[in-house]
Amino acid sequence: MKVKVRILDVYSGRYSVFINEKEAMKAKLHPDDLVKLEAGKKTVYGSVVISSLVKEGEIGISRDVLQLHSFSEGEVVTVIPSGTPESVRYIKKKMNGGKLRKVEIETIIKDIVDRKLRDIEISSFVTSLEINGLDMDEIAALTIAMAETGDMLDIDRKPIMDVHSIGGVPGNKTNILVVPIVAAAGLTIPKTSSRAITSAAGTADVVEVFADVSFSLDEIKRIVEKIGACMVWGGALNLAPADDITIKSERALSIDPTGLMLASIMSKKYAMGSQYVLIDIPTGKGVKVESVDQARALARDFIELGKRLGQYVEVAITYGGQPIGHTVGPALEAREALQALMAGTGPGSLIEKATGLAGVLLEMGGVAPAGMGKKMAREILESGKAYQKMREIIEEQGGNPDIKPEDIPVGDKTYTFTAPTSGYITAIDNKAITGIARAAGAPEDKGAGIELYVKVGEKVKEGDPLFTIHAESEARLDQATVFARRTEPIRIEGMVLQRIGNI
Ligand SMILES: O=P(O)(O)OC[C@H]1O[C@H](OP(=O)(O)O)[C@H](O)[C@@H]1O
Ligand SMILES: Nc1ncnc2[nH]cnc12
Repeated sequence: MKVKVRILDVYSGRYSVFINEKEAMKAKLHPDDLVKLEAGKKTVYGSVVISSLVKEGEIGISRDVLQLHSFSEGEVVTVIPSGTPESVRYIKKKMNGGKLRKVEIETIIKDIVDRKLRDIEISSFVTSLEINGLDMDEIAALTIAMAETGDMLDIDRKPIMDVHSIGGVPGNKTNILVVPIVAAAGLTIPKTSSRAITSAAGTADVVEVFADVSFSLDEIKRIVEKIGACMVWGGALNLAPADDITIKSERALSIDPTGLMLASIMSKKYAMGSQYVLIDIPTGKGVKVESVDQARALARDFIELGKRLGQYVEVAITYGGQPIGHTVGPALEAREALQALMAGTGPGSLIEKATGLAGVLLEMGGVAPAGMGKKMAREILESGKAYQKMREIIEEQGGNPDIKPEDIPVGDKTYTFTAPTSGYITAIDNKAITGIARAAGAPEDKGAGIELYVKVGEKVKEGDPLFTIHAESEARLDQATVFARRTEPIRIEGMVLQRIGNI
């Protein structure tokens, strides 16, 4: 059928096209059917929404579609019902535990990028990877397919360094210190981050508190060629675009299947032209990798994948047994990171990890002698040079370089939990801390999160404050408080863990 385009001010987070009920009945189209729109050389896929927002003879195009394709009001398009894409068969093959061939992986990724696969099928693909995994041939094919379906960045500087955490540990604002330290030493580090996947704040969510994180490739090239660094959201770019589409399903399910994580991280690094990549694998209870043996196996996979892509990869296995620093949630973490950069010091868990990772990069990039990287990183941090570089990054990314930690607003609805008994802190439950911060509204509500007053091993007296929940609304605060009561995120020796009666 031929219809006229009507641009709709609708943003649904999906690739939707709106069709009037009568028109849909005539064309035998049903809600969520996949259709192909053809106009000249343009071919776009979308899922049907039946709506009275459009009249017969019209098709409504949402803002989601307009972000990637241009349509003008009144333009005539042909709407063709589209059958089940071939790639669905390959997804089922993976569901049944089969090994995917390179061409099958390429078809799945192309269909994801072309929006031929809808959220429901993409979630099934992600779930099948969580359950059945991928071997190294499949991971390499997935990585290259993800990179080659998008743009590539070509920065006129060498060497290009990069750092990426597999995430999972609450409060991981570490790379916000690592990037300016490394750039202050004269190395080039165009850092892309994802938003939160399983945590309450991804690095992109935190940086966005004091600067823009969405830029075009040309803008990134200009920023990086000028100051040697950036800290941007990978999803705003057309770099490995399938990545950010699959991340949506991962976030909804709070899972990060290992093979997809490897491909997702490394496809972005490949597309950014990074030559020396440091991967941080936080390891400990309640994070993505719980044991050092598992971390070593994952490290070998990252290194092998790097070799296949022509990149030199090193891996740092880091302590992830409890939150990093004292804050969790975008605005609270932004405050803590900025404070540490300004003061050149801060919580041990943050400073040790940041200078340790930066030190490895300084050695990999050849600006620090072997074994001296961490010392050099600490000197750069303490001298204020990292803070100066951070100011440049904030300014180039459209933020206020003079911003102070106390200028950053945090959620003003608060509730503080106190120690029910005296004793030593024996454990802090990462998953519970993340769950509370997410229940409080993080990462979408920037001011939501947790301020932690204690770390494992510290001694508390009955009634001492343990942590404060921050939220931007009373409803969210209540949700988070209920969640915190149920999960008891902080354990103190001698504490009664559960009381069970009347069984
Ligand atoms: O912790 P979760 O949300 O699972 O993983 C996502 C986080 O991990 C990575 O960290 P970085 O950008 O290397 O600092 C991602 O980019 C993102 O910030
Ligand atoms: N970009 C990314 N994609 C998938 N998993 C990740 N874990 C950390 N960063 C990630």
